[in-house]
Amino acid sequence: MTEAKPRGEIIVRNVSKAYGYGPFATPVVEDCSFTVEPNKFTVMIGPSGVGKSTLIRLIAGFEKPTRGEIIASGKPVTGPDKNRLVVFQETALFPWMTTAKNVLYGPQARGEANAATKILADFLLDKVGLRPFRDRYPAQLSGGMQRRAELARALINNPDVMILDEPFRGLDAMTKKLMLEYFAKLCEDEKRTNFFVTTDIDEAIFLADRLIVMSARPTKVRTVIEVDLPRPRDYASIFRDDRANAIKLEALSLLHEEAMKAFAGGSKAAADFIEAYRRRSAGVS
Ligand SMILES: Nc1ncnc2c1ncn2[C@@H]1O[C@H](COP(=O)(O)OP(=O)(O)OP(=O)(O)O)[C@@H](O)[C@H]1O
Repeated sequence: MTEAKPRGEIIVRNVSKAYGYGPFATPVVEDCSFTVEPNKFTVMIGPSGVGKSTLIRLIAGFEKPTRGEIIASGKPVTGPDKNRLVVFQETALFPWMTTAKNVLYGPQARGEANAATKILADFLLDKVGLRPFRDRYPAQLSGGMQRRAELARALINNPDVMILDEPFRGLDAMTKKLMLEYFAKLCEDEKRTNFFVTTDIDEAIFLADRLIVMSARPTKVRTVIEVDLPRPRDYASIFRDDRANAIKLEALSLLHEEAMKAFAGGSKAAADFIEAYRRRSAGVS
């Protein structure tokens, strides 16, 4: 009897990644282990520049770890796969293709486009509110519309896991709030495994079932917090809840420590500044 594969589960086991060789090697990820549980929304949060996008590239199979292994849906990751799709912070829509053609790109490139995928593309365009814009080009769409088109372009491939690297970074505050509410609703309907990376704590808590807080570079897991808040969630009122505030406080205090370490980055002057700052905040003269 064959064992059922845990569709969408990702196991990152003792993974390290360094760039460069020998004495010039820069460790970015070090002995990092965590699990992305199937059908849950996992958010990774950490200070800027610690190595979150590096971990995404490793999980997506664009790069190989220096040490350790990554298992996705029961199989070792050896390269990119349509079951692990990444939506990046920068738009990756092809500017010369219409919205509908962009959405159909995956099936088309694999030679799988047919009448059924065209119907699915229109269904997804409807779902992300872009049906009236199906024949427009990316430059004719707003930033929020472009992100929705990218979501549809990923979803048409029905991936086991959606990997999202700060997909709403750079959007204005109002569009970001609307996108977050829209995306949360989409995910509640879909029940898929999502792995989402951000530096924004409010966004993280609003979306997450589990929050993975990362350390300074070379990064590893600092802690995992279960975000056991009821759904559906309301972005405007989520922090009226005591539990949401307790999670935010816990995560922020760890992130603050890690950001300070990342900021010091080996510099004696920066480390002295941080120590003085810490003593002043703690009321030590
Ligand atoms: N191909 C590469 N070669 C050398 N160094 C790299 C390479 N890719 C990333 N780095 C370095 O690894 C570190 C981590 O980068 P990474 O983009 O993974 O961080 P991040 O946490 O995603 O940052 P941000 O939140 O700002 O996007 C950075 O110092 C970066 O300069």
